[in-house]
Amino acid sequence: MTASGAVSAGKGAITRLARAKVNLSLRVLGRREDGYHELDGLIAFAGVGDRIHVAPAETLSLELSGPFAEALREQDDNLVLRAARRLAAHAGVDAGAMITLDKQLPVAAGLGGGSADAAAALQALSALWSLSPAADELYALALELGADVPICLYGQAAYVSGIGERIGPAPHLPKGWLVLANPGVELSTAAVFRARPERPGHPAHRWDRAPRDVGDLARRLGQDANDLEATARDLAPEIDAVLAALGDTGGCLMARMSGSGATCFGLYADEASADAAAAQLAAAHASWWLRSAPLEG
Ligand SMILES: C[C@](O)(CO)[C@H](O)COP(=O)(O)OP(=O)(O)OC[C@H]1O[C@@H](n2ccc(N)nc2=O)[C@H](O)[C@@H]1O
Ligand SMILES: Nc1ncnc2c1ncn2[C@@H]1O[C@H](COP(=O)(O)OP(=O)(O)OP(=O)(O)O)[C@@H](O)[C@H]1O
Repeated sequence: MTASGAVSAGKGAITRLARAKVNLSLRVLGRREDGYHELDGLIAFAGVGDRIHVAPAETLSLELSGPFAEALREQDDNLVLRAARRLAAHAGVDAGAMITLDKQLPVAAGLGGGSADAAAALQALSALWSLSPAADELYALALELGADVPICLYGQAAYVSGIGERIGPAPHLPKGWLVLANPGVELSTAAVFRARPERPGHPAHRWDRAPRDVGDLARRLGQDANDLEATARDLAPEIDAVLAALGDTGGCLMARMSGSGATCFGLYADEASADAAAAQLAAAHASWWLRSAPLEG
């Protein structure tokens, strides 16, 4: 598997892993005239995600499977189909594809699942249809589909600014493990931004040297925050319990909400601590979605 999540290709079919993005920090600097917000922060990925499979076909179709397929009611609106149609129109091709989406990530959860799916679909279909869009063309298509789609296309840890479209290199991240925890509450990104009192914020810290280990990473992330967390906690008080429970697990170096929530992450030094934490949380909170996964740059 490559860093950006390509898994396999065989007989013309392609499968890609659409990994969860994790906002290690997220600052909101202000609101633009068009209603979008200027953001700044560090994004990384977790080694867990949805799976997109594309195979040759006469027409375009999408089949959903997996634990969160039911949460995606409006099939025609699915970001995967929107990405496919947009790419075909841009390239001027009338090609079809049988797409299957194994929806493993919770929906409207702050993990950018839809954005990751859209980015993976752009990449997989470009290969299936033998298109070679220039990087800047693919980036522009991605941005039309959502503010987080370009970073999912990039697929590596990065500082992200603007409305999410400006991607800058991040220092090398140390090895570490995440526990992702979602209390089963969908939170609309637009609703969180709407409810947040407007106040000017300041950018995330930039580091001149890479963190020397995951403990150092956690300490440095402690200088920043997720500026959407307080509002999301007001809208979904379950987030308080998730953050408290993560913080109480053995070996948790820090706990924070990702994106507009409600998923939170705990950071751990090794796989054994993260697995033990996820098991402890699962025993106490049967209804939560929980995953232990490597932190990936
Ligand atoms: C907040 C983040 O999760 C941080 O990674 C993302 O920027 C959200 O990215 P996304 O889900 O791809 O966002 P979009 O689908 O483009 O926008 C959903 C809604 O969120 C709000 N939105 C989104 C991004 C942004 N920079 N400012 C905003 O105000 C807007 O109301 C927009 O209508
Ligand atoms: N393939 C898809 N996967 C998830 N959501 C999708 C998809 N296609 C369309 N959507 C719609 O997009 C909305 C946002 O879903 P998503 O799971 O990407 O949110 P999120 O994890 O909060 O993302 P972000 O962190 O970027 O705000 C949902 O309301 C959902 O109905």
